[in-house]
Parts: sequence; structure tokens; C-alpha cells
Amino acid sequence: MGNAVVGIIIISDDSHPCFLDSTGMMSLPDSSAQRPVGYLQESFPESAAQDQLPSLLQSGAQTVYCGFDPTADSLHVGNLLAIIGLLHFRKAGHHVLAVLGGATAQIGDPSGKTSERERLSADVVEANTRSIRDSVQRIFTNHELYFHDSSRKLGTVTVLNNLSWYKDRNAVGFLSEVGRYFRMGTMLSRHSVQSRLRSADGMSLTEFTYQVFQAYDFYHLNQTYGCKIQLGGTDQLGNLMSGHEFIHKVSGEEVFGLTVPLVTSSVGDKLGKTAGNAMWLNRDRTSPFDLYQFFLRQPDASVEGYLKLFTFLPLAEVERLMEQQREDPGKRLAHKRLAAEVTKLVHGKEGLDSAKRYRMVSEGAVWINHRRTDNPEQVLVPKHHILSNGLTLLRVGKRNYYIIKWLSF
Ligand SMILES: N[C@@H](Cc1ccc(O)cc1)C(=O)O
Repeated sequence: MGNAVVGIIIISDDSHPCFLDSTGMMSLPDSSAQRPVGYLQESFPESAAQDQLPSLLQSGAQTVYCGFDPTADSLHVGNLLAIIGLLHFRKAGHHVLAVLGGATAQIGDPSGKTSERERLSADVVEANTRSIRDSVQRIFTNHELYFHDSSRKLGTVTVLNNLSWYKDRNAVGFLSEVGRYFRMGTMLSRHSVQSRLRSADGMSLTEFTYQVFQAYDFYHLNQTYGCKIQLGGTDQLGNLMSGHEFIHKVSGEEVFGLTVPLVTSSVGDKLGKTAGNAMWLNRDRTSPFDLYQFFLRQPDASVEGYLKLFTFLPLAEVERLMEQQREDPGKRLAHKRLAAEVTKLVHGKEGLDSAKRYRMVSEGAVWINHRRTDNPEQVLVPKHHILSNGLTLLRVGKRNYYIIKWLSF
């Protein structure tokens, strides 16, 4: 299977998801609220793109899942697109499962990695899982609060940890029951395996078995929640295929895998991972201000695409913004809107407000003790900014003066 877009799913605002073909043609007559954004890159099986999947989605509320391995204590901007994918499904009335890989993070997914990552202890994974669970839940709540039209019924959200269905299993039972459905030839043919086998370090048995666990997760969710659709980044295609084949062999049921595109910057870097500086979704790693600035700084050529992918703005609104941007590019209205929408989704209204407050600082609209400052990291550092009389003079913009009286200094 190549990288061609084989089908683009549109999850409309009116609870009637419809399917697009690769030319972007929509199959539902009322297109006003829909977003032909090329959201889903590939579907598996490929043939399902045109008919089985659209009819499944239109037959009633489905359960869709996406997994995230807690290999760090925060997700990053690259994961956001998959979360937004789940949110689109939810918006269209489908139920979504966000699976945190408390078990799979201990195995380590070789997909898209050039070398094996260091083993993570169960304790570290558990702490990471807690932190990621909080932020994923916050994003779902922010979406509900700020981006959802309450007249429409949202699907449910369930956050799960795959450790819960592995912790009581033993290795002998698992291999004896599940392992025999997996054929070595097929497993070896996966791109993630092939590329690693060719590398100098090769691949451990632990990593090699990763696809079995992700396939079993899909099976478990299919049995427990009737889940028939798994969403993942493009590097997940092999794991999605393993799940599809496994479920088909065990139960004869047809399930589907969908991938969201890997977003790269205009110079081809993975978005948010430039020069090793990941843009994290947890605010103690990347502040709302830095996240806001990151989107504000995106090149002009990317902003329209990002507005479609990372925000829930109706397409007509995106077009209007781009029109205004073309009329007065210096105002960077489209960038500001993009930055605001993403910051609000990730950090809520309070996070956005704090990002904007700091923006005033970085634009040089803040004076401390008559000195203009433009570094948000250096605003009100007690050692530097408290005058000998225990006061600090603060000016924000042209007219807002404040006297801060410090109770202890
Ligand atoms: N393998 C996925 C995460 C994942 C984990 C468990 C799953 O069941 C599904 C997906 C990734 O690395 O992005």
C-alpha cells in the first residue's frame, strides 16, 4: 500500500458523517458545515474506504479507539491530531475510547523509531499514565466547554489503561492462546520490523511482539465495547493491520483502521519536534504562552492547512480568515486565531488568557519600574524588581499603571 490518500472521511457537524473520495467530493448534499480537510490519510482495508466504512458510520453510533503510549509524562503536539480525530468522531455522535498504553509503553513500539528506547520501569510508566490521563481528559472537557454546540448530542468518552487487561494474564497463557494466530512471515513483513532488522542494532523479541499487543487491544475493545474502528498516526498502519487480521481470524468480524496524517513543518520536520524541542501538551513542560507562540510563528504557507486540521472552525470561517489575512498579512489574523483555538483546546480559557497576558509582555507593552520588558520569563522576579521601599511599579500598555506592594520581600 502506497502513501496515497485512498479515502477521506468527513465527520460532519450534523451527526451524519459522510465519506469523500480522494478528489475531495462529498457524498452528502448539504455540505455547508462540513470540512473536507483530508483528515484521514489512509484506511485499512483499502477497499473499505468507499463503501463499508461510510455505511457503518451512517448505520448508527460506532465506537472508535486510539491508543497513546505513556513513554513520557506528557503528550506532544504531534499527538494532538489523533485526539482531534477522536473529537470529530465524538462530535458526530460516535463513542470514543482513548487507550493509555500502561502495558504497551513497557514493551515499546518500534514503529517510526530507528532504535530501541530504553526500558521504562513500571513505576515511571504509571506516573506518566496519570499525567497523560489528566491532560487527555482536560482536552475532552475543554472541547465540550468551548467548542461544542450544546444542541447536538456528543458521543461518550472513556479513557482506559491497557494494563488493566494484561495485569492478570500470564505469558504462557497469552502465547498459547493469542500467539498462535500470528504468522511469522506477516509479522516480519511489517515496515516497522523490516527497517529495524536492517539497522545495525537489530530488534529485540520484546519490541518484535509489540504488534501482537496492539492487535490484542483492538480485539479486547471489539469484544468489550463493540469497537470496530481504530485511529492512529501514519506510522501505525502495520499495527492496525495486525489487529484487523487477528480479529478477522478469531471472530470473522470486519474491523477498520484509519490513519491521520503525520503533520510536518514546511521544512519537513515532524511538527512540534524541531531540533529536539518538543511542544508538549502539559503546561509544566510547555507553557500556554509557548504553545500559543509556536502556532503564531508557523509559516504563512502552513496556516490555512493547520486551521483546518487543528481547529473546529467551519470551513467558511477559515476562508474568511484567509481572505482577511491576504488583505493585511501584517496583522497575522489567521495565525492569531490558530494559536488561540489550539491553546484554548489544550489549556482552556484560563490558559488562553494567560498566554495572551504574556503576549503583551513579549510585544514590549509592559514596563516594570519604568523599564520596558519583553521577556515573559523575567517579569516580576522578586530579587530584581522590588524597590527598596517594597514596591514595584508596573505599567501595562499605554494607560494601565499598577503599584504592587509586597508584603514580604
Ligand atoms: N502504538 C501506539 C500507541 C498504542 C498503544 C496501544 C494501542 O492499543 C494502540 C496504540 C503509538 O505508539 O503511538
